[in-house]
Amino acid sequence: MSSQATANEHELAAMRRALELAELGPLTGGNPRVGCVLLDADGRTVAEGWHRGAGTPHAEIDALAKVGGDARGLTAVVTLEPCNHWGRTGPCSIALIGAGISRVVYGVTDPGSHSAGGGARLREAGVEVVGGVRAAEVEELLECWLASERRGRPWVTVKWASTLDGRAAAADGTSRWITGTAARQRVHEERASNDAILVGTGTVLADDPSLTARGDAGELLSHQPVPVVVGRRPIPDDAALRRHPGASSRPAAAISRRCSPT
Ligand SMILES: Nc1nc(O)c(N)c(N[C@@H]2O[C@H](COP(=O)(O)O)[C@@H](O)[C@H]2O)n1
Repeated sequence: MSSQATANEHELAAMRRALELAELGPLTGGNPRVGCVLLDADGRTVAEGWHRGAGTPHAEIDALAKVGGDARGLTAVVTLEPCNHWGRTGPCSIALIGAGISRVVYGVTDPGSHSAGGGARLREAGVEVVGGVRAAEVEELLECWLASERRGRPWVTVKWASTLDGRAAAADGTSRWITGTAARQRVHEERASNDAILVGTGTVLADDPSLTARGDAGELLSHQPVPVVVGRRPIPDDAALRRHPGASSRPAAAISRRCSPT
């Protein structure tokens, strides 16, 4: 892989912009947030694109669409190595080759076992490829997705509330709010930026949590994590969890088999 030194000043600036575009994408849904900028031979931006989530066109395809698929002689600057597989959409490597892109500058190598190899395919087709550009910034942006892909498991955030001496409730089991409004709001932002939220049956029975992501005024936020309950004890019919919007749309994933809703 070539180093950052081989990207020119226009490409470095375009990668900065591609990072901004990537940030427009959703944090949830399993796909990475990716941005792409197409440059002409003078380093001027011709088109921009970004990925809007699983099942929608990748950033490169979004940018190519804006030049009508004719990108002869252009450089594609993209935060993630162009994919090389058929997933929910087609391989970006082939689309870039077909559109006539002459150079690809990317940030981080795609770690996916099926999707990797776009850089090599582009080189084989005679496209100049430079990888590793602003890689540290892309690594930071995609920390959760990259870790998940590399480790083969979901990114997990552990959250709990306790007093400084490690207590979660009074000795007799009664509990009061330990955290303030700022911390609680942060929790809801976290819920809204994750695909799933997991608790045990003990928590469901003791606290009757709703597990929804809510705003300051208690309103439901636009993205709701799928609630997952681990355990063998049945979930009461009137549990707040049963009214969770994520549970009603995807009940099989929401509640464990023995506790499935009736
Ligand atoms: N290079 C690139 N640009 C994008 O905009 C992307 N979303 C990706 N994603 C890679 O492709 C996989 C998803 O493929 P489908 O959306 O199912 O076709 C994802 O796991 C990444 O490896 N890459």
